[in-house]
Amino acid sequence: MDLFNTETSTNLLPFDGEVNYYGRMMPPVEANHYLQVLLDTIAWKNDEAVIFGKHIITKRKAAWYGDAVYAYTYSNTTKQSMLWTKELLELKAMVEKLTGTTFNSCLLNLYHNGDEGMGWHSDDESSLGRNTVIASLSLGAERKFMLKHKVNKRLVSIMLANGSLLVMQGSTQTNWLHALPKTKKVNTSRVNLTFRTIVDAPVI
Ligand SMILES: O=C(O)CCC(=O)C(=O)O
Ligand SMILES: [Fe+2]
Repeated sequence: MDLFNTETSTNLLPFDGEVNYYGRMMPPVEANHYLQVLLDTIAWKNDEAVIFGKHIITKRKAAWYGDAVYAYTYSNTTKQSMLWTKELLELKAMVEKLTGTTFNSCLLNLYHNGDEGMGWHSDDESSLGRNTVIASLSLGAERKFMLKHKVNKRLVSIMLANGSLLVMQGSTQTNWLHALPKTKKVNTSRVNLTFRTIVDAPVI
């Protein structure tokens, strides 16, 4: 699966959800270009979370952009979105064309190297609604992405190539967790963009 713009992909999950890997949606030179522009232009900030009552500041950086200045709560903290940049609008248009879905916001994560990752979670905040579609575009270092069934603990993993697109939909967030494990093998940066549709976030 390494075809620019193929419209076909198969479900990676054996049951209880739908995760499609589209492979690379642009050539590596273009992905590298977007990576560099996003590193330079996005208002990256260390992410904050409250986990078991403890306030945590992540090494990973994050930023949230959208159609409006939304207030959005995840990991027990409330964040404010910024308005789309030119490049984010270009990437959103490509992702919307491939998936046939529209999105009103995007959460970006910057992992400087393999020491940074994301723990097991599901993107099941009420502001995303049920059976939401999340389109995840990867730029830069190739990293492993894992899914784990909440009940029977079945594991699924896939390497996310530079410039590739992964789409999670259906009951995936209800039944599966996902994570980006840390790794000693990677010492370069990866930016991940998760395009989402939020349904009830207040506009500030
Ligand atoms: O970096 C990734 O591929 C995963 C990001 C993710 O799960 C999230 O932003 O909710
Ligand atoms: Fe996630």
